[in-house]
Amino acid sequence: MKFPRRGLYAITQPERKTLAQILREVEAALKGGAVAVQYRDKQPLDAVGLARQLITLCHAYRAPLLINDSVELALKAGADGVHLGKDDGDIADARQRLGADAIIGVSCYNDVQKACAAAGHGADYVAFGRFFPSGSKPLAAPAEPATLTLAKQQLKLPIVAIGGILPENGGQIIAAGADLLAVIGGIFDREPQAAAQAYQALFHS
Ligand SMILES: Cc1ncc(COP(=O)(O)OP(=O)(O)O)c(N)n1
Ligand SMILES: Cc1ncsc1CCOP(=O)(O)O
Ligand SMILES: [Mg+2]
Repeated sequence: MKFPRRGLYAITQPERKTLAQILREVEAALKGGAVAVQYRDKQPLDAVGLARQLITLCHAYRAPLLINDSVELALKAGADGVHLGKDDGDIADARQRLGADAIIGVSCYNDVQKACAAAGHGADYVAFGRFFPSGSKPLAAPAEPATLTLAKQQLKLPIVAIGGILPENGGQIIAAGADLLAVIGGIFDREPQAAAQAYQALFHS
């Protein structure tokens, strides 16, 4: 499955939730229009089991399911791809292990040069952020909207923005150059279907 060119990219918030609750919330986000999902879980109990259920669910909505941090888990679960940050291994190794069709996303923080290098090494999307203070990752370093504008001028890949993005502030991030908004709290701290619809509306206004 290909990574979408535009739209809402939902990232799971599994902390203190049952499996059924996680699946219910992710399905609500998909119903609301999320076009891609990332399974991000820093304290997994049954990561392979949950990842496999998320894949089945996402595919029913024609959305790809990516795994955060772990090529190993992406392989075991049969996910559509992986998201790699600065501590999560290199693109060439992920590509070699996951294959030509896998989606590989790369965190570039506030660094367009890093994004150009990632594109050269075969990344399928690049991600910048955080753009606003994030309750989900309070220590994430700040990034500037101007970085999105520069990246948009220099790169053909989908540009993802992350960090504290809400329906109320997402419009300015799209206007700056983001193709996709990656979101945890703005979806899962709210009613996920209505929240996802509110983000989707930003892409059509
Ligand atoms: C779409 C997207 N963008 C950025 C990140 C952050 O990745 P990373 O810097 O590796 O931080 P953790 O998510 O692993 O805490 C992401 N996960 N997804
Ligand atoms: C994983 C990550 N990387 C930078 S900010 C962030 C968390 C995004 O979550 P939220 O949408 O709740 O701010
Ligand atoms: Mg990571």
